[in-house]
Amino acid sequence: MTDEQKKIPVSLITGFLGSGKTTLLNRILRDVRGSNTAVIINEFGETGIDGKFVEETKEEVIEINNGCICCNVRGDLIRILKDLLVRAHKEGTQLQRVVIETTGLANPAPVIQTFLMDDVMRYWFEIDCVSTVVDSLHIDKQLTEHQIAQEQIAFADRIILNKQDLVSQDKREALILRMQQINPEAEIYNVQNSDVPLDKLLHVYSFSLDHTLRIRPDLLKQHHHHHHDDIQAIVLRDDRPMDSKRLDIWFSYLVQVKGESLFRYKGILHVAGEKRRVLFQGVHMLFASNREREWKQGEAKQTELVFIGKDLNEEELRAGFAFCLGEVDEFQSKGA
Ligand SMILES: Nc1nc2c(ncn2[C@@H]2O[C@H](COP(=O)(O)OP(=O)(O)OP(=O)(O)O)[C@@H](O)[C@H]2O)c(=O)[nH]1
Repeated sequence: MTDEQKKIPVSLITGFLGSGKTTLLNRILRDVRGSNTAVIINEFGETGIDGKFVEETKEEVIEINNGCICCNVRGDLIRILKDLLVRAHKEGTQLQRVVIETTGLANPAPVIQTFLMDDVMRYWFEIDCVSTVVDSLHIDKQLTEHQIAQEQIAFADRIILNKQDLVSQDKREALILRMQQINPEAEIYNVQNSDVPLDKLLHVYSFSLDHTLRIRPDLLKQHHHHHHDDIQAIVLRDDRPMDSKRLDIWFSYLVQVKGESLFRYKGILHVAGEKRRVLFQGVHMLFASNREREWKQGEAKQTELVFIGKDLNEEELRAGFAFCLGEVDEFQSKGA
């Protein structure tokens, strides 16, 4: 690297499950179009569903699945970034930016640590901004039940209080105070659909090591591990078409009866008689589905769903899936 060349800026997007990280990533991708940005998405479950929710882009999108970026896949992150550097060098191009979307259960500290402790990473990359997206409707419950939600806010230099449409003005004001209690230094944005002015997030170089070291004085000394509070991810897949009426019955049961324990669920559906892919996703009891693009020629039509939550009843989820495939006529289990 010559003196004139700047380090490659890294934008870290974090925030609890379903808060609006991918929505923000899509905004950034629309903005940086064609500027040689690499996007790294990390998913909790053994699935590539998140990548399917990212809008089609010419930028490079790399998925790190089946593990949490802050635990066992940190090595993958370093390897991917080194590969990107080598490739850009061979092609005579310059990587302009890296955007990393962590899983909703990741602690940002070890990801930050990766860029500070590995010599090659430190030489080539610089953290530009750590943005934490917050689901204004669910954050109180998340903060009470998950230490990780607290950590994500504490490490931010930008807190994006998203989903303002779902809360009252009083609640908005209370949330700002709550955020300031956890992290008095971050800038806070009240938005809907993660619509933050991007000049507040990109090229701002707001990441402060001093701030981070105040929260985690041992950040540069040791490797951190954390547990995911028994949160599990269950992935279901099948090539056969699903019955749309049965899907309606199953989903309304899941949302109304199981919504509390379902932190996040999403997927692509291959529905009988439907030319298009159907995307569905939800956070607890808020659920949405929409018909997306048509299946491409030669593309394998497949349903793939991921459910992330606590105390999930896998047997019952599998029975519901089998019900929609027409294998069984009942899916509800007694009890939990
Ligand atoms: N009502 C409302 N819904 C929103 C808003 N922003 C995002 N959503 C919806 O919230 C859901 C989750 O958004 P994502 O951007 O996928 O969230 P995420 O943080 O990437 O989720 P995971 O990483 O999968 O946990 C989607 O259905 C979005 O359409 C908002 O401001 N208001």
